[in-house]
Amino acid sequence: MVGTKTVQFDHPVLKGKIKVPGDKSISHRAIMLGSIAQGRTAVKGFLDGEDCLRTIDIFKQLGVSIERSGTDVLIDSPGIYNWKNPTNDLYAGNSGTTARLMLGILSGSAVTCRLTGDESLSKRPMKRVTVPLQSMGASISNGEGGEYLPLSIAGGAIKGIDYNMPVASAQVKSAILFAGLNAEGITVVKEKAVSRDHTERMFKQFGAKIEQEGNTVSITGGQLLKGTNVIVPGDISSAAFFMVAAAMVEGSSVDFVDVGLNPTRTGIIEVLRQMGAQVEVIDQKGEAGEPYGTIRISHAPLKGMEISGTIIPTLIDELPIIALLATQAEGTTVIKDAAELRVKETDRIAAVTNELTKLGAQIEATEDGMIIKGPTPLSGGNLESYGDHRLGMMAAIAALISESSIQIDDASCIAISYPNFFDHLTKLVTAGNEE
Ligand SMILES: O=C(O)C1=C[C@@H](OP(=O)(O)O)[C@@H](O)[C@H](O)C1
Ligand SMILES: C=C(OP(=O)(O)O)C(=O)O
Repeated sequence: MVGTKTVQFDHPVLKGKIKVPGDKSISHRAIMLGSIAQGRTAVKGFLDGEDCLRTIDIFKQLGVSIERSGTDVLIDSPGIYNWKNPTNDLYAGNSGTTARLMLGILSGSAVTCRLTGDESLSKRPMKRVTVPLQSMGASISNGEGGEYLPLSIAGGAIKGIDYNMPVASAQVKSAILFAGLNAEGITVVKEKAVSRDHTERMFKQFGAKIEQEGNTVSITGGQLLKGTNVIVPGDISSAAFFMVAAAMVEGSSVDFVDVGLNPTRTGIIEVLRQMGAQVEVIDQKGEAGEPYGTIRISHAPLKGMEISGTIIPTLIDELPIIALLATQAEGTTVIKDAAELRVKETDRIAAVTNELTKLGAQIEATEDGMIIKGPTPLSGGNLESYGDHRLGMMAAIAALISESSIQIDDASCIAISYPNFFDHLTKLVTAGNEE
């Protein structure tokens, strides 16, 4: 039985500055590329969240030496073609990024193995990656068409592909690019809308040649990578919870230090601006690899808006917390083109609608999004996390504006992406009380 966490505040205000933990997407990729490359890779600012720890465990089983000391990681790899066959299943836990990117990586390796996941991950669609990978010649099967984990992979010779992606997904794009790196010939991937480009940027950091033009990315196979140093900026998807809190709670103003500002991830900042919150970019650096900097978000009256189209992939993981924000905005917020939310750790359209409805929000689920009318006062009550870290954090942030306490059924899942979330929440509220 998982414990219930009660979150309660008395007229809170959020003040001060925080450095949120390392970016989850970039942390996964640093371990993956450091393990594919030959030699030593040093990672700083690694996210020690559960999902990224699963990625480390997997490469250790493949014979890569990985030493972690807090957020510093040292990888010494013999290179992808010298990995060994694991003796046990490779377990991706709750992490969709681990599972899908590993399918691409393993396809072009010389390893034979089986990839498994937890109950939630075992229900998430894998055909979006197994279909293009199989057409590159990859041997991936489970006897049931390759839709779900567990999946068996026999790595070997694969060939390049020219692929038009049916869904906007950085995981699909990255799985194909990772396979393309070790395939014969050229691999071309075309996206409908540009999704996060961390894989492309980090390939370049490891010395690979990769071309990006508009929505098309191409890579020539057979390139050997060499270990390098990687600095992981703060995760804007984690910062988003406190950005929304600062925007919603009267009197609040918070500085987010060294947070990732890659334009394929900053949809949340655009939405906060358009809804009326005060957004100031204090400094910006690191353009070559991953841009990052300090952003100040302060409260101001909020208004509803439509969020749809090409901005969606740039804020896909922020939509649960944006839905909470919309309950406090004047007018209607319409979220569309976000059907992908239905195949995350849980069906986030159904889950967000159920939980915010329990608090008295005026929210309606649509096939590909949500319609929210505001502003509405929110009561307290018992909320479910569905084992989904983003739902758990949304529930905790709701407690900042709810009339009474909120009980979260299972808040431990928050450690998937933000292990010290409650410490940071307490820190910002305490700084607000002291002013
Ligand atoms: O590539 C990545 O690191 C991610 C891509 C997104 O998933 P999709 O590719 O399924 O959109 C996102 O939701 C996930 O949290 C991380
Ligand atoms: C969807 C997410 O991650 P993943 O797909 O890696 O499980 C997330 O972190 O919100």
